[in-house]
Amino acid sequence: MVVQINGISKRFGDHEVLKDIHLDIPEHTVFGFVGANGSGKTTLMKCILGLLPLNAGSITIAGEPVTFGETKSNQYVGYLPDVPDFYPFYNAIQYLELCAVITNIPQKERQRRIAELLELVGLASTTSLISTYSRGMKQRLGIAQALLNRPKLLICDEPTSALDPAGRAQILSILHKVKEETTVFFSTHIVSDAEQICDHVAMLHEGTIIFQDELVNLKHQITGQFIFTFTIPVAEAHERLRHTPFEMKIDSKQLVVSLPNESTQLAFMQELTTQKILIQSMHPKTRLLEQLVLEVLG
Ligand SMILES: Nc1ncnc2c1ncn2[C@@H]1O[C@H](COP(=O)(O)OP(=O)(O)OP(=O)(O)O)[C@@H](O)[C@H]1O
Repeated sequence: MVVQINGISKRFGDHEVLKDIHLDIPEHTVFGFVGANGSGKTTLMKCILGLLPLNAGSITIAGEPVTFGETKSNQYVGYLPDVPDFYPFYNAIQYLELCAVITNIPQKERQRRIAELLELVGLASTTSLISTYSRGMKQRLGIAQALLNRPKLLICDEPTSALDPAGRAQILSILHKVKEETTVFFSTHIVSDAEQICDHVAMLHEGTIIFQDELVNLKHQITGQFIFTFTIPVAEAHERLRHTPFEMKIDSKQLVVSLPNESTQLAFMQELTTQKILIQSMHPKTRLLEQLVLEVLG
């Protein structure tokens, strides 16, 4: 595990923002930390960075304990704040060179590392000043900056929330790519963003983690719902099966059929054979993470 969070609590006065949080973040994964605005996501990230003292519990990063203040564990961490701030009168290369000097990246490595990072974030051919950048470009430069030192953990605070759909898609694709070289922990209130790229997801609600698991496990099967496409148009198949007892409906050119147990599944297959309807594809319907969140929150 790159990050181990063991029972941490954080209060501001009487307000307990984080309550007995446990999280393990495995290496080379994208871990999505989902929660509504004000649920405590930034507070947890600040705790991981040693920027806030804890009221209880402990955190380690790559085995190194996080302490409040100048924590040694930050040598393993790259951080992208929600609104990254740059010197606007530099271009990307000049800015990253400055960062590379400050973070003691050996001179012979600097040029190559900067070039590969600018390539990764899609800014290799941009020579304009940072002051002219869009929000999405600034986020991408922020990711490059955070990765300069080859951190074991990249923390991104709401990296997509201020962006348009194209900008969001670019950031998500970059975060997905960089898990080859690091581990990504990112917060978001946009559940579908987490769903697109995460291996693991945790949801924070009123200071408590209400679920956390691998995304594949969170996408439970909806009992007995199967989605079919056929070699004939779906409306024709639906018409030919109309007299049968099966509960079904057309949804986006597919037939969704309720087959809650093995005997109904077999009976439906037999009916298709009798009707000489050939299956093109068939798969169980899964529920989206968004539905799970709504169910959990009631
Ligand atoms: N330094 C502070 N002093 C007092 N209260 C604070 C402090 N920092 C955060 N809080 C409170 O803690 C709660 C969680 O805030 P936090 O910024 O962690 O939430 P968030 O999930 O990151 O929200 P957002 O998505 O809006 O950034 C809020 O009620 C906030 O007002």
